[in-house]
Amino acid sequence: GAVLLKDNVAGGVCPSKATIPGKTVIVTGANTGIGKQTAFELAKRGGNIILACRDMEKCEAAARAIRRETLNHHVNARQLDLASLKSIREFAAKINEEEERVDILVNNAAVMRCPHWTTEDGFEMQFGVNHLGHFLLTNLLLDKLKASAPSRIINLSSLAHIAGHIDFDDLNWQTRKYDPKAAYSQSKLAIVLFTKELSRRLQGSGVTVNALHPGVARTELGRHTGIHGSTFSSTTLGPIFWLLVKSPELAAQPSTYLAVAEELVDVSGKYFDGLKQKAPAPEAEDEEVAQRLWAESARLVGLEVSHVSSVREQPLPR
Ligand SMILES: NC(=O)c1ccc[n+]([C@@H]2O[C@H](COP(=O)([O-])OP(=O)(O)OC[C@H]3O[C@@H](n4cnc5c(N)ncnc54)[C@H](O)[C@@H]3O)[C@@H](O)[C@H]2O)c1
Repeated sequence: GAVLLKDNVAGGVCPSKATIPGKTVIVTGANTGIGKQTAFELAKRGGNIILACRDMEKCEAAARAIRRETLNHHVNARQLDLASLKSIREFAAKINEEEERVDILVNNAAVMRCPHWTTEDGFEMQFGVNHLGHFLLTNLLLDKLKASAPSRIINLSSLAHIAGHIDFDDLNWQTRKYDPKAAYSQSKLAIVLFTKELSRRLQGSGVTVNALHPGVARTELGRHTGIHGSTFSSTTLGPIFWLLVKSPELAAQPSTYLAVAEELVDVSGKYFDGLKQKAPAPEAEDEEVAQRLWAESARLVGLEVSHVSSVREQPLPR
């Protein structure tokens, strides 16, 4: 464990100095943690940044802080609750109407190991927010991303995906005994599979999509677990834990790298561990699982996606 964690902080700083003037960036869950730091890094590089968050007060406060520190005034807050298909549709409709372009979409928001909660539409919370929410959001913004090509999508997964399994019989934990840890892993595995399948569908479009484990970082992600909070860190690993986990600043470097690096312009469908490309877990490479998950996800969020360039909306399944 300690060896893994030591490797974790050795991750390093984004090696690319590329700037992104005039490019429009959306970062979900950008009011705290890695998302906020990613928005900050991309604002420093001259982007037009949209912070997409659930809580508008926190979102506005983060946008103000980033504007003040970077002197980039093109940093704005917008409402997006990924636990609501309605909110996702409203957010995407506004972006499609009001923004000329979307060059970089960072699907960063997540909830980890929460109690057995469900989203507004009845999906298990972690699968619903982490995977299905971003699945729908991305699909609704695809035409804009394509029109802005070359453009990029960055999906925040996690090393935890290796413990995941896609249970097609019970994606939403309706019959199994709820296991918050396994549900998080399933959602993070789903994100890698989504990345692979989307990349396949986007071939030749100039839009790339990659998945990423940012490293283990000191953020609010462990709010439901006690891992990053007092219980675990003070009793089990104590100060060592805090030395070996990344600061949010360091953990935002891989997202920044995937968003801006010129050498990655044609790299798509890959899994990164920090700044390095790695092989994900075997189940994440299974094309049949990826295609089946795509079809199931599309059905659950009410999208019929027969072909990448024709996204039709359908009434929600019962
Ligand atoms: N921190 C780590 O050690 C670690 C490790 C591996 C992967 N990750 C991934 O990195 C990403 C960022 O996590 P973080 O560590 O900064 O955690 P964080 O909890 O600080 O940030 C997550 C953000 O997502 C937002 N969010 C949650 N539910 C939402 C919803 N329904 N609608 C909109 N936004 C919502 C939260 O409000 C928060 O701003 C996540 O995808 C996480 O899974 C983090």
